[in-house]
Amino acid sequence: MSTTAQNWPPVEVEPPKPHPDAPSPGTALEQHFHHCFGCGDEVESGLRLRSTVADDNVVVTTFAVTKAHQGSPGIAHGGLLSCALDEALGATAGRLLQIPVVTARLETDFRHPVPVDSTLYIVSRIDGVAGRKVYVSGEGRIDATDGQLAIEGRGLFITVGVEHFLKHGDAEQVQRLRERYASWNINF
Ligand SMILES: CCCCCCCC/C=C\CCCCCCCC(=O)SCCNC(=O)CCNC(=O)[C@H](O)C(C)(C)COP(=O)(O)OP(=O)(O)OC[C@H]1O[C@@H](n2cnc3c(N)ncnc32)[C@H](O)[C@@H]1OP(=O)(O)O
Repeated sequence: MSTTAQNWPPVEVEPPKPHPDAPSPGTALEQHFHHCFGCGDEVESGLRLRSTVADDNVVVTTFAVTKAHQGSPGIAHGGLLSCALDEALGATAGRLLQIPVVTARLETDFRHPVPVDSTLYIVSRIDGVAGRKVYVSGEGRIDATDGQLAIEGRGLFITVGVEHFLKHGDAEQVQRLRERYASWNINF
């Protein structure tokens, strides 16, 4: 079957330059926001994804799939798998480059069902950068990073400044959060 990834990245890109202070291999990434549906521990029904930096500027994100995530009996819902991919790819871009990013485009190929009680391992990498555009891809495998391939995806993430979150989000929460990212020295 032909894949949709033939023209990826779709524009000329430069290789990513991970930030000198980016977390080193072996580092477990903190939740980027405690109320995030993807990674936050304050969200009762959240996915509670966990990400760790691996060698070669790769990030491994795990999603423990439970009955709460079913779309059909015993099988994970595709939308939630895409959500996990969104978080995994976004975390890879944001944390390795140390820039705030938002998803502009996300594409998922579902290759194999993901059963309840399995853990999806999403391995993500930055494929290139073109100005504010960061192209990231990843693949999700069942129960191990070399397990059965279940999903593949690609995302376009756009670098934004704090004004994006202030304009569109909850300014009070943003002000609290920006203190945590003050060392990123973007335009905070
Ligand atoms: C104080 C707070 C700090 C927080 C820091 C946290 C750091 C933690 C680090 C990391 C963890 C991250 C984990 C996140 C995981 C979850 C991520 C999500 O789910 S994000 C929510 C969903 N996404 C949105 O809500 C975006 C909605 N869209 C927008 O707001 C705008 O459309 C935006 C910002 C994406 C672009 O708008 P424009 O006005 O700024 O820029 P324009 O010119 O339109 O686009 C820029 C370039 O991108 C292309 N572009 C934009 N959208 C595109 C698309 N859909 N397809 C293809 N190209 C697109 C355009 O053609 C343009 O390209 P050309 O520069 O001209 O070459």
